[in-house]
Amino acid sequence: MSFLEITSLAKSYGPVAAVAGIDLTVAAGSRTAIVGPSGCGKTTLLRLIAGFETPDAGRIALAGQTLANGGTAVPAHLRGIGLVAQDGALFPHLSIAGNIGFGMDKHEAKRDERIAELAYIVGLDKGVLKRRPHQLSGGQQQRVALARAMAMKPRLMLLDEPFSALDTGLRASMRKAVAEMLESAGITTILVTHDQAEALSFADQVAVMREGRFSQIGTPRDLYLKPKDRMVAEFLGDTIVLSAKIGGGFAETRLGRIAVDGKERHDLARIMLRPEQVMLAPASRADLDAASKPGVLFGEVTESEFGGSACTVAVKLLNSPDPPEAAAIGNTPLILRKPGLDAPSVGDIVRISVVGKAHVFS
Ligand SMILES: Nc1ncnc2c1ncn2[C@@H]1O[C@H](COP(=O)(O)OP(=O)(O)OP(=O)(O)O)[C@@H](O)[C@H]1O
Repeated sequence: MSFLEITSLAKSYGPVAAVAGIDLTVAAGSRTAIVGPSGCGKTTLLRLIAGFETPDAGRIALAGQTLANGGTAVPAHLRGIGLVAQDGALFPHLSIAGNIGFGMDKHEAKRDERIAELAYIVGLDKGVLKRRPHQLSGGQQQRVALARAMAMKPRLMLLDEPFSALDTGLRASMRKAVAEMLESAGITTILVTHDQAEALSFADQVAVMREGRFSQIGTPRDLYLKPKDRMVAEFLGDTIVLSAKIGGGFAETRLGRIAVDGKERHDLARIMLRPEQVMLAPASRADLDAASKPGVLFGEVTESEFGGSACTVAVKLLNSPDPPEAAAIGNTPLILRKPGLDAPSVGDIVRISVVGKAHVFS
């Protein structure tokens, strides 16, 4: 039996089906990330699990206890579930210490010490404990909300974009610290995020949501390398999608012959590569003119946009792959993201090669 079991869950607001039939199982102590475009129903799903909304249909069970079944539901405060909302939702009239300690027993020994410890874990300076929420930045308020939820020692922690107001460096370190803290406390967690890198690095299980339903659920690696369709693929990172003729474990494409992950297929299909699978090596026009070996592919850089750690590079193919008829399958430039320091410049000639296998969309 899974720790959290959600079956056929549905919730509409008038004509809007915010959650339109969700099935989800979550193992005890694990971390699940839910990603999807704005308005696809992520927050509504968390609010249904937390008990702030009642489902129209479906069932939610936690550790064997039914929390909601159709219209009947256990009240939110009896569920033992922590929800950190997008805006933090702090109590404005309480100090920061009062907010963090809100759910703690007033007479608990070492209460102040515990509040200070939680503040430290989420990276808040002791000096802010006496302040009121409006005297803190958005990012600091999110951290207070996180500490407050941790203080209640929930059975299940629901995090709705808890790092969104933090800047990049702090965001990564907070994510790591929170993941460690939740893991050492053995708290099962569901994180909602817009950030695909955050989802892939934080979670054991990732669910991609679209229009109230899950398009695909799986391990971060499986979803990244074997997405079910183009939408899932593009949501989880940059993609290169190519038309291909599949047969015998290979795809004939305009980048030449590439090994694929579905051996048994023999048809026309679309395949996907991640940009890091396409390697560019410096070359010259002389190399291109001298190239007689089949399968050696050259390109010219037509755009190179500097973006700090990663640059976006557009490459136009200069010669035909092997077999040459595959060249007819599309001629738009390849768009790749390359490390900033050694990204090629406009006009550079490059030799193109593909590493690893391509994924064939089903
Ligand atoms: N209380 C409500 N009343 C009416 N419609 C609502 C309500 N809450 C959500 N919705 C609608 O339900 C849909 C799903 O909203 P939800 O907030 O769950 O999406 P989301 O994926 O969390 O979006 P975002 O990433 O922008 O926060 C949206 O169309 C939204 O407008």
